[in-house]
Amino acid sequence: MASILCRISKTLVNHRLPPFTKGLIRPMVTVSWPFQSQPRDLSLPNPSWSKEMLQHYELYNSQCVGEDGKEGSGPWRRLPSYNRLLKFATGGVLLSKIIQSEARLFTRNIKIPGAGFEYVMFIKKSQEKCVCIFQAGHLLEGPPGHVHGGATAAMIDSVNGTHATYVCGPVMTANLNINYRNPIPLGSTVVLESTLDQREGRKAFFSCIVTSIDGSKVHVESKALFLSISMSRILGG
Ligand SMILES: CCCCCCCCCCCCCCCC(=O)SCCNC(=O)CCNC(=O)[C@H](O)C(C)(C)COP(=O)(O)OP(=O)(O)OC[C@H]1O[C@@H](n2cnc3c(N)ncnc32)[C@H](O)[C@@H]1OP(=O)(O)O
Repeated sequence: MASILCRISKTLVNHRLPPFTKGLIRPMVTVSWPFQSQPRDLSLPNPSWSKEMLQHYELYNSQCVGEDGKEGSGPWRRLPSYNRLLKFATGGVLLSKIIQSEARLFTRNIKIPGAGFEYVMFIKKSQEKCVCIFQAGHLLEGPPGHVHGGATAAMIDSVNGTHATYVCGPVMTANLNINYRNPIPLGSTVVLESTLDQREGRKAFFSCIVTSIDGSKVHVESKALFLSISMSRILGG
């Protein structure tokens, strides 16, 4: 019995324990239990979020509530975000082949809170703007003490891509052109603002500006082209 408990303890030591082990095992480390029946919305505040991140989250979140006091009737809408995008975006019905795979959304696959990409997106109901509040963790280092340009590019592509998907349906990035103006310090919180500039048939042109949280410094400016494609094309490879 003791050896079985010892083996279970070793297996579970990296996870929050399930209720049935209560009182049996004392874990050395406590992090989240990996088996979840519900998808976890990773765009909600967690203890790693800085004061600035929380304040800015509250600023937009409060505008999701309308004058009638109802959630969802304000001018902005918070976009939930999961690490298994396709499963939860479709309610887990359509994409059974992909759901079985190990695939995870790139910007949501660092599990330690605060170590990688912490972000939340809000879209304006009128659809011309999408805003992302992004706190860059220590695992995103490029130049010493600053964020890797590829990590910033991934966030820009994600914000423009989410905005484009919301406006146009399924899309692929065809072109992304980035000007890096000022490095982003690791651990800082920045704001990405995506704007729909133009639509022309299957083409949608977006721009993005990345600024410090108070708007005083421009870190990055970019332009992107997205092309509408059919879902069968994405799934067919
Ligand atoms: C999916 C839903 C799930 C729901 C979930 C919701 C949440 C959503 C969160 C997403 C968050 C992550 C978002 C990441 C988004 C990526 O990172 S996507 C990955 C990176 N992109 C790729 O891998 C794309 C690879 N390229 C391709 O697959 C194909 O080249 C494309 C882009 C689909 C275009 O191919 P095509 O459809 O055959 O288009 P094509 O006929 O070649 O060209 C059409 C027109 O576009 C022009 N064009 C094509 N490419 C270019 C270019 N590079 N530059 C300029 N013009 C171009 C052509 O000249 C042509 O112009 P016209 O002659 O009509 O005037």
